[in-house]
Amino acid sequence: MTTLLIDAGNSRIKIGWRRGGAYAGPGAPREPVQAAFGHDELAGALPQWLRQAGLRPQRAWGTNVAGAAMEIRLGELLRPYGCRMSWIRSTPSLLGVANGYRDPERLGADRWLGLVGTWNGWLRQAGGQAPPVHVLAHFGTATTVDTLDPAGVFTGGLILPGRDMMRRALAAGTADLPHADGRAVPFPDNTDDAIMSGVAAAQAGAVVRQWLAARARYGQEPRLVASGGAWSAIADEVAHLMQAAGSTQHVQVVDNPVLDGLAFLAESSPPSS
Ligand SMILES: Nc1ncnc2c1ncn2[C@@H]1O[C@H](COP(=O)(O)OP(=O)(O)O)[C@@H](O)[C@H]1O
Ligand SMILES: CC(C)(COP(=O)(O)O)[C@@H](O)C(=O)NCCC(=O)O
Ligand SMILES: [K+]
Repeated sequence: MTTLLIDAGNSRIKIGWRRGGAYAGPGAPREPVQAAFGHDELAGALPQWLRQAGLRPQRAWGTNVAGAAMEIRLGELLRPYGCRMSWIRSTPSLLGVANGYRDPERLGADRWLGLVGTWNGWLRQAGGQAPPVHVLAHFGTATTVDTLDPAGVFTGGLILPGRDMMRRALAAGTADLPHADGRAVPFPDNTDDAIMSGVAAAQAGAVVRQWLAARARYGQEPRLVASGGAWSAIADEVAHLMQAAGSTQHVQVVDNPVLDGLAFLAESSPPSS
């Protein structure tokens, strides 16, 4: 039996899957690849991809932060397979993670399952070591930077416009700024580089701010985990700032912690549920 895992974000729908029985690979119990579809191409591209991949999903678990209509659309696209769908919302606790949000159900479900995936993925690979503090940065449509304490409690996080949204906002909100296509450099000497450097600095600065705050609060060097479609464009800037902040580690890049969280959830649920 094929179980689909769906991370419906504001730019793209990311899809992973697991097959029946135990998956013996490292980390999360899912196949280690994902597909990604833009909202506009979904209706044509998803059925085509399922056909080509030879997948006939009978079960699906998903998070959705792209509006209620997206759940209806995906439900209709998967109905021909007789696929039963569960949309996961944020809760006060799940698979060892506790939700410290004032109103736990208001936390974006993608952020929540990303924390669940990161925590359980770490436990599975840690071989009995004490858990570190995790700072989880997701670079999607929006950027989020969330902290998980050594007991698995989500203690809060940032939301800021993502890289492309920041760049678009400058073009839309001014008379003379273009939709920039420059490079992030230390001392930009032209408009396009000035914008891209400013945006990269804001993105990386948010990450390092949370990493420093978590280090001060817990007295240990947090493990920084990064994901999301816009990550590669910000990676160098984050690496530079982390080094300047005294970090001795490499950023841990994770393909999709949300799909990982959904995979752990599917694994832990009885087949009939
Ligand atoms: N092929 C692509 N299609 C769309 N966005 C892409 C692509 N490659 C990189 N990106 C970047 O990734 C961001 C979307 O990342 P993603 O993690 O899918 O976001 P979300 O979860 O919000 O849908 C876009 O804002 C863009 O900056
Ligand atoms: C912050 C988000 C917009 C991120 O979505 P994304 O950029 O991944 O599409 C999403 O998690 C969301 O709508 N959250 C609800 C509010 C909150 O988490 O507090
Ligand atoms: K997302």
